[in-house]
Amino acid sequence: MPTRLLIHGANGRMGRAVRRIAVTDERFAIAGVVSRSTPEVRVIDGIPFFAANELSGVPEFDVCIDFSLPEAFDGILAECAKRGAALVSGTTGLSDAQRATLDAASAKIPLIWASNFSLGVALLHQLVEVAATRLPGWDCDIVESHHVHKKDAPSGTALTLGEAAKQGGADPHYASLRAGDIVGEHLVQFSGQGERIELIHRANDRDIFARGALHAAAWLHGRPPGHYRVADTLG
Ligand SMILES: NC(=O)C1=CN([C@@H]2O[C@H](COP(=O)(O)OP(=O)(O)OC[C@H]3O[C@@H](n4cnc5c(N)ncnc54)[C@H](OP(=O)(O)O)[C@@H]3O)[C@@H](O)[C@H]2O)C=CC1
Ligand SMILES: O=C(O)C1=N[C@H](C(=O)O)C[C@H](O)C1
Repeated sequence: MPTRLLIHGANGRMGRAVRRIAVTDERFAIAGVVSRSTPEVRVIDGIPFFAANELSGVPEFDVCIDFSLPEAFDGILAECAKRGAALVSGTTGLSDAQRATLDAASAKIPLIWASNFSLGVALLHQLVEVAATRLPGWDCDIVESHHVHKKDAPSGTALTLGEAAKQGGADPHYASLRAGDIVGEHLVQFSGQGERIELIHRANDRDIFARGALHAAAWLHGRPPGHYRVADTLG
């Protein structure tokens, strides 16, 4: 049986990418999609559309993929917890209180929250921690560049890379650029006396995040409650 999927934030840049890929992926059947606003036609290509205030009317689903905004996050987390459905969320800019609620929900449902679902950034975390560990006393700066529509800064990925740097003993500083249609770039720079290391990831296409989230959703379906990480899904 395919995994019944709910897509939350479905009309956004990421939501549209997830929808486009999921409709041709045999692992999934799209149970419905949710956005802040809905189109006049409520069923498109057999997929029912719901507004954010209609969550209780959404059909049964196994896993929700959420790429929305912090103000939409509490509602979808509560709905998943109420129904015992799994949650894959890539929404960034969450508050500490929201992160704590997410942790608490993992006692009831399986969930994965990640600031970045790309394979390359999963590896970059490890490289950053190694560099920070091996380069004590070097300056660590994280520069992130994104499209002009991005609301949160520093990006979720920059903050997560910063956590990896802190694990290695560095004290990272952050800078953010918002320009044009940049999908997402993260530079982690270690500067010593007379030398510098630059670790950089460039996302050219949002599909890398969408595919990563769909992989996480397929992996998460049927797991016991818990707060899993992207690394767990990679074997
Ligand atoms: N973890 C990862 O790998 C990645 C994470 N992201 C993150 O994903 C999030 C979404 O990014 P992006 O798609 O570019 O953003 P968009 O602004 O394009 O999309 C946001 C979506 O959220 C919906 N939304 C807004 N408010 C509500 C609400 N109150 N209830 C329900 N839905 C709501 C919007 O609906 P409507 O269209 O009706 O306004 C829209 O569909 C951001 O936090 C971004 O940082 C982005 C890329 C990769
Ligand atoms: O908003 C975006 O676009 C992105 N957001 C994520 C973040 O905040 O790190 C991931 C990616 O860089 C794209």
